[in-house]
Formats: sequence, C-alpha cells, structure tokens
Amino acid sequence: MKNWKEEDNKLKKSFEFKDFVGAFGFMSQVALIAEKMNHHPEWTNVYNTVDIALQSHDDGDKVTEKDHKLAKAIDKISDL
Ligand SMILES: C[C@H](O)[C@H](O)[C@H]1CNC2=NC(N)=NC(=O)C2=N1
Repeated sequence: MKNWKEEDNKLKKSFEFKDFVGAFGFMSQVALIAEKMNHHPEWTNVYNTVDIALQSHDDGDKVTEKDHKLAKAIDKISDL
C-alpha cells in the first residue's frame, strides 16, 4: 500500500492522471471493484485528480481491513 496516510479515521490518497479521461477511466475501474467488494470510496474528482478517502461506515466510521483491501486493489488499478 503505497503512500496512503491515515487521517481523521480515514485512509487517504491523491491520484493524478494525464487528463480527465485518465481520471474518469480510473474511477470507472475502481467503481466496479468497489461494487464487487460492497465497499465504496468517498472521493472527489477535479479534472485530472482523484482524491480518495476510505472508511468503514458500518463499523463505527473507522479504518478496517476492508479499507486496506480496497486500498490495495486501487493501487493495483493505478499501476496499470
Ligand atoms: C448496506 C451496504 O452493504 C453497506 O452500507 C456497505 C456499502 N458500502 C460501504 N462502503 C464503505 N466504505 N463502508 C461501509 O461501511 C459500507 N457499507
């Protein structure tokens, strides 16, 4: 898990892409994985950047193993 930081009971990381298409393509892939895992990111997108914060709402709004699993899956997608 590269460059994720834990802050405010969330795992956070910012991703930067060449342009909006790169950013949105990444988000589309993450959305499919998140839906499969039934674990969904809080995120914002501004043009070529995507800021992600992961937290388990069902488990007291804290970071759990589910967040770590999703973070690893997201890193894999961003390395492609
Ligand atoms: C009903 C549904 O299974 C739950 O609300 C799931 C959906 N996605 C989720 N995503 C995240 N990040 N945390 C959760 O606790 C969570 N719970």
